[in-house]
Amino acid sequence: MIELQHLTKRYGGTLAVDDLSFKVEPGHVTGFLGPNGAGKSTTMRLILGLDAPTSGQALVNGRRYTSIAKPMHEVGALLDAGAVHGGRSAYNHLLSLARTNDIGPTRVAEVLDQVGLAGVARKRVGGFSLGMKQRLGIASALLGDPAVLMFDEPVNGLDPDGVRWIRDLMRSLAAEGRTILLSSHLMSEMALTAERIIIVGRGKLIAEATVTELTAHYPSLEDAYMALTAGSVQYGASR
Ligand SMILES: Nc1ncnc2c1ncn2[C@@H]1O[C@H](COP(=O)(O)OP(=O)(O)OP(=O)(O)O)[C@@H](O)[C@H]1O
Repeated sequence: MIELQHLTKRYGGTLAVDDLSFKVEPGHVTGFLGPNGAGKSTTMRLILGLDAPTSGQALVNGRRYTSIAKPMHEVGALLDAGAVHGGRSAYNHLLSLARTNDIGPTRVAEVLDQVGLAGVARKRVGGFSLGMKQRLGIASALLGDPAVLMFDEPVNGLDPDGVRWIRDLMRSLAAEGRTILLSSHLMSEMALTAERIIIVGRGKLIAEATVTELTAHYPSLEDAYMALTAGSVQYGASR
């Protein structure tokens, strides 16, 4: 489970995350939606301890990320698929991550197989397409077999086959009882993948509801999103 308690992050004059409180429960996919600059990536970075909150806190299974002894075994994340060393093979990239987390090479082979990269495991990551890098990022997130997983726009760059694969993977990981927080701008895809939705705008919580609840009041998830975020779309403005 992920729990945010009055989480706030200010960068100079920009309030990227503004007093955000919500829980992400296990057992279903929770979609994390919001216009560009709404604070989704910053929230995920704060949950992962990659940045420190200005105030409030983010807890993973009741603890701050920085106090978890073996973080890869509790929470996995794909934030930026491009953030890999291009000169390494997919296998070596994962193996080096595994070694620093007491994970054996058998698990590396398993996750490569799970994400469909077993056939290119020895190829340099620098030659990978964006979709292949997304798959590698997902493999990294899965490496420690964590109960909590976060994915920031994992569908980016994937072909239709890959999009469906992500949908099935997210749903099966949730069905195993894991906590899944998934951000995406593709509303039709989100409607097929997620059961619960959290919408943020300008760093604040706008809505927290099930897809069923949202689509009972609006013709589609996209319509619900458009109506709820009208007024929250802004590009680079200080606030
Ligand atoms: N390191 C940083 N320094 C300064 N400002 C930042 C930093 N990181 C994020 N911001 C600002 O915080 C706000 C929230 O950005 P964030 O990337 O979290 O939004 P997002 O919802 O993930 O957007 P997108 O959908 O475009 O990925 C933006 O105004 C952004 O410019």
